[in-house]
Amino acid sequence: MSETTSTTVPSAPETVLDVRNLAVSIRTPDGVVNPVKGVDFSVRKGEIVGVVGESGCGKSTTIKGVLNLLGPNSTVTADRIELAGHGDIAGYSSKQMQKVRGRAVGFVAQNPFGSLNPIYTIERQFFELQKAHGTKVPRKESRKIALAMLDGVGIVRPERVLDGYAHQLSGGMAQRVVIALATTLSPPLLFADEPTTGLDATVQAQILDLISSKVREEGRSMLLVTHDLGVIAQYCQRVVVMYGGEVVEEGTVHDVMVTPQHPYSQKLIGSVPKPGEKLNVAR
Ligand SMILES: Nc1ncnc2c1ncn2[C@@H]1O[C@H](COP(=O)(O)OP(=O)(O)OP(=O)(O)O)[C@@H](O)[C@H]1O
Repeated sequence: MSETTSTTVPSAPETVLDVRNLAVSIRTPDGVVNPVKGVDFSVRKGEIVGVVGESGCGKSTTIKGVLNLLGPNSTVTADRIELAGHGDIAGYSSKQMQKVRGRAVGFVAQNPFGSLNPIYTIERQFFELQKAHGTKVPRKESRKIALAMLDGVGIVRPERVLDGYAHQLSGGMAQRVVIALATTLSPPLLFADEPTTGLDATVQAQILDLISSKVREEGRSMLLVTHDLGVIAQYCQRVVVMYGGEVVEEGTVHDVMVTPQHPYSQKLIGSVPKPGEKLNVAR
């Protein structure tokens, strides 16, 4: 009897976001600026992809361009923005994008207070989010969901937070609330744009641990914008290096950190002090 042997080739992880030739132009009183010039990148299922680069290189504009969050003075073009479950969202209207944000892509911005509504209680913000996405839950049920979400982001006595307003929260607490809101509808993909800016070092680590564990535990993916290579090394599997509005290098964190190819990546990685290295500190 002849035996047939079959070799199983592991399939490549599913791509949840694939962006090709994304460009942004913004009209300003001084003329048109082009902060993003034909950017390509992708995010696969279950991975955290870091976006790194110096201040002003176009990191935030890139992710806001994908999410259609730039103001009316901006024009976003792309050959395609392929989002799993939606197809090409490049031509989506702002109304269509409202349905994508929250449900398909959660967004955690730099400043949590800019994401929270100052005149609604935190509880109402959970309720409105669910209502906006057609999840018809009674108020009582919505409160139960909100309590569980706040508990899940490590907020003790979540009832008090739910009945209060954003201005009563510390920066770290507000960012926890934003993370809870951003994950309430279980989006498979999260965008986090420097989510720990302005927080002190201990709280920064707590927030990054929290957000990355939420991504890992639930098999989500995340695009994490940061200027901190330590954060990239600790939390990301792949990294996209941006310079002057363009992606100059993309690869695994290991490859880019160990053998950076582009002169800007080499400079960026070379600027990180190594353990034991003598620092030139002025006295
Ligand atoms: N509305 C705007 N009007 C004019 N210029 C803008 C506007 N938005 C962004 N820019 C410019 O686009 C460039 C990219 O900005 P962006 O905020 O995307 O950079 P970034 O890499 O996220 O920087 P940072 O790390 O400081 O947040 C900058 O030069 C910025 O000044």
